[in-house]
Amino acid sequence: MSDVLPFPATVSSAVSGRFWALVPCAGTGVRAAPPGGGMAAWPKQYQNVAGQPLVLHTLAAFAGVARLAGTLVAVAPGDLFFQAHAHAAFFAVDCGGATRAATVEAGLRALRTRGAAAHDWVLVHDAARCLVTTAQIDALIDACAHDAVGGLLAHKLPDTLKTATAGPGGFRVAGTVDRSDKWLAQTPQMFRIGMLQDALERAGAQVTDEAGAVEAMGLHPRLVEGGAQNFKVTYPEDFALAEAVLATRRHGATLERFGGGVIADPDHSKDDAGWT
Ligand SMILES: Nc1ccn([C@@H]2O[C@H](COP(=O)(O)OP(=O)(O)OP(=O)(O)O)[C@@H](O)[C@H]2O)c(=O)n1
Ligand SMILES: C[C@](O)(CO)[C@H](O)COP(=O)(O)O
Repeated sequence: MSDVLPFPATVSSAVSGRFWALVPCAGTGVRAAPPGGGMAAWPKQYQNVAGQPLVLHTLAAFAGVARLAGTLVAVAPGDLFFQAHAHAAFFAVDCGGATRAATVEAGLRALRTRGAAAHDWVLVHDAARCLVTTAQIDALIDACAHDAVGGLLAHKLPDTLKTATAGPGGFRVAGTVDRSDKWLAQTPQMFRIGMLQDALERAGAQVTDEAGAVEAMGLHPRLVEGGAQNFKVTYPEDFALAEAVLATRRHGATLERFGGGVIADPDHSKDDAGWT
C-alpha cells in the first residue's frame, strides 16, 4: 500500500489563524457514579479532585497556553457552576446538547458568534481529562499549526488487545487483535473550525470524537503522543488515579497562578462529595 499521503502534509503559515479552545463540559457522568448507583449531586466534572473541582484543573492547563485567543466551556442548560467560578481565562456558555458531538457543534457555533473565523483553529478537549498539561497542549499546537488537516493527542496502546463476546457467565475472549497500529484517542483534538463544523454536520450526533468526523471525509489527522496520564476520568476508580497523579506534580496548575478573577466557591467542595 502506498505510503504517500493523499494530500500535502503542510500549508503555508499565511493561513495560520488564531487558536481557540472548546471544552465540552455538559455530560452527566453516569459511568463515574459510585457503586450502588444513585445520581450525583454534581456531575463528575465538578467532583472534588486534589482540593478543587475536577474541571478547574483542566482549565488551569489551558490558562497557561499563551497562544489561545479564548477558551469556551460548553455547559448544560441551567448549569450555574461557573457563576461561582468565573475567571478571565475562560467563558462558559450553556449550549450543551444531548450528546458530546451535539455539545461540540453548539460550542463551535458559539465561538463563531463571538468572532472566531472559519480558518481559525479549535482545540476540543474533554472537561473530564483533567491531567492534561500546558506543555502537552502547546506540543499539539506546534505539531499541527501548519498541518493541512490537524491532529490529536493519543496514546499508543500498551497492552495486548482482546475482543470479547458476552455470555451467560459474563464476557469471554473472542480473539486477540494486532495492536501494532492501535492508538487510544485522547484530547485535545485540533482542527480548523469551519472544516470541523462541516465534518460534524456530515457525521451526525453519534460520532464519539472530532477526528472520527474528519476521518469520515477521507482525511488523516496527525497523532501526537499524549502519554498514559492524559486519561479521561470515566469510572469511580479514576478519581483516585487522578489524585495520585496530581500529587506527583510539585506545582499543580491552578487558575490563581494566572491572575485574578477567580471567584472560588470553597464551600462548593462540600457539595462535591454529595453523591446521592
Ligand atoms: N452531552 C454531552 C456528553 C458529554 N460531554 C462531555 O464530553 C466529555 C467526555 O464525555 P464522557 O467522558 O462520556 O462524559 P459523560 O457523558 O458525562 O460520561 P457518561 O458517558 O459516563 O455519562 C466530558 O467532559 C463530558 O462533560 C458533553 O459536553 N456533552
Ligand atoms: C473524545 C474521546 O475522549 C476520545 O477518546 C472519547 O471519544 C469520548 O468518549 P465518551 O464516551 O464521550 O467519553
